[in-house]
Amino acid sequence: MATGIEITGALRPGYETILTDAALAFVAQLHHMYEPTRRSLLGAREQHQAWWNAGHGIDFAGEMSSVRDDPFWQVRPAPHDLTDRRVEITGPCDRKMVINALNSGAQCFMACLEDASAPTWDVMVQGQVNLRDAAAGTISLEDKGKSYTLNPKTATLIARPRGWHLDEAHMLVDGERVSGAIFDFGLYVFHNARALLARGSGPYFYLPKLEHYLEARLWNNIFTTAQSMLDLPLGTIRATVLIETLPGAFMAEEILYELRDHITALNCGRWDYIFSYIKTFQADPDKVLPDRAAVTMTVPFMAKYAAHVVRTCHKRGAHAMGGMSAFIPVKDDEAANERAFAAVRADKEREASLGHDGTWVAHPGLVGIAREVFDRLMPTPNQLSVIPEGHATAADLTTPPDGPKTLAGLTNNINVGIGYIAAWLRGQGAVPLHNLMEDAATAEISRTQLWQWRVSDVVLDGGETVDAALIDRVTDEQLAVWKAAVGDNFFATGKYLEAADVFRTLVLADELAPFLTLPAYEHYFAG
Ligand SMILES: CC(=O)SCCNC(=O)CCNC(=O)[C@H](O)C(C)(C)COP(=O)(O)OP(=O)(O)OC[C@H]1O[C@@H](n2cnc3c(N)ncnc32)[C@H](O)[C@@H]1OP(=O)(O)O
Ligand SMILES: O=CC(=O)O
Repeated sequence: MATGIEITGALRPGYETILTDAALAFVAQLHHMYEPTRRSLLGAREQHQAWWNAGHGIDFAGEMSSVRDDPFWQVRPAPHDLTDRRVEITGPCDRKMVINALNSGAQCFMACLEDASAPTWDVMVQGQVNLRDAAAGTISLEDKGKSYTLNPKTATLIARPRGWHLDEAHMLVDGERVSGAIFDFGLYVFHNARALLARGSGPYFYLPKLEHYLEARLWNNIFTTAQSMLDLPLGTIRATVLIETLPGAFMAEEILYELRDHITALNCGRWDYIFSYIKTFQADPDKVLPDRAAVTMTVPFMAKYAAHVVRTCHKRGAHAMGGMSAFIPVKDDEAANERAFAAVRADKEREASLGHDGTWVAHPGLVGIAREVFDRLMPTPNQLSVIPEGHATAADLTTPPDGPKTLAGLTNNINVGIGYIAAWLRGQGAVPLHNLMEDAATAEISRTQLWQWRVSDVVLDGGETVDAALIDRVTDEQLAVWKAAVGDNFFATGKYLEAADVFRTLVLADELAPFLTLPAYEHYFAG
């Protein structure tokens, strides 16, 4: 191993094929070049939040108006296997799910090392092993008497590395942790770029949680450096950026501009977007959102966001991907399953009609529904020529909707928050809860919403004031609900008490933690 590089995580069989000296040196080089910029951009996030907390509004960046007003620039056209992306399935990098997703019939598979994965060392490195075998086209598995191999035609592979905020605690360079994003990106591109190109595809990425065009510039510089180190032509790496933060929505066009040699699309990451809205307006009692279930894609500020993303993308020749309905197939209840399918179908019809070029599904059982909708409403490979009317204004993107604030909503936030964080602490980053897909982004909505309701002294529709006593009481009740649901034995080993502690601490904290995964990672996974 090169001087200065240290791996503190366990080295299990197969990990040595990913954590090679050359791959680690590649990651370390990116770390040396770009870690100071990452740190400074994370510092800038804190400054921006302090500015909004002081009562200043959020708006489009004045210094970038020339980029937005210049009608001539376009992004580089998409490669052939990212031209028609009508259905994309997402999922964690678990070996079986990677094979199932690639075989699902979707055009693309977003393999998630981020919010659908709990970032334990083993999940992250085993995920790289699985993705390396997927990129090579050789991945297979024997599981519970069933053989899993790839079909002749598979989905295009796109990897989602962690966001800028997370470290990888188990790789140190000169005693300093590397960024989770650089670790995930660096290992994936180093091991797979050539294999993917040889199979007619390429190294493709989904980039999460960007808050500023300078964060996009950082990714662009990393791509340029990686291509030059790997002797790949400019534009080989292709990115889709999730517009899933409120600040990111205000900079969508600048993000496209910064990444114009590498970007092919933006995506509406609705769940993180709601979380980011709450976080941005954490100190504004006039921007308190109603129950999580009432913040749908049809409320005005969400509808405007989706139209803004489609308009911005198509103006610049980029695809505009839709997002994830949280409904998943319901086993053993035909009527509930039909309702879930109808909700997904309606969501996809809204997206296709708005001008999106494709969409996300969370489960192979939903690929057919999404494809039927897009085949019907989008007969061409994409609809880049559809440009929704009207610019979004700052007011369009920030005016909160009316809606109920209920004890049932508060209770659901606590129940789901505990259930999700318990699964995350057990190493699972996406789970079905009450027939909905839950991942880190949806859990973030639950805990930030309660924090904001508490500090804003929200009075619920039934007359209860949201305070620490109410949150404590309902947390205890929901622990009992979980105990009854999973049984004493699993309750004792399944991390429910630890999850309730994480959730309660975050909701009752004086200051809003920027991400629940930061303290939880330090406490449970970093050692
Ligand atoms: C806000 C955001 O960031 S959204 C994007 C991030 N979130 C995600 O990617 C969530 C993706 N979805 C999932 O992880 C899963 O569908 C879950 C956790 C919600 C439900 O998973 P399960 O309980 O295993 O579902 P279920 O039992 O119905 O699975 C049936 C089969 O489909 C497979 N499957 C389910 N979801 C997926 C998926 N997304 N990709 C590939 N295969 C899948 C299962 O592995 C299982 O395979 P098998 O029959 O060979 O054993
Ligand atoms: O990452 C996607 C989201 O909806 O959040």
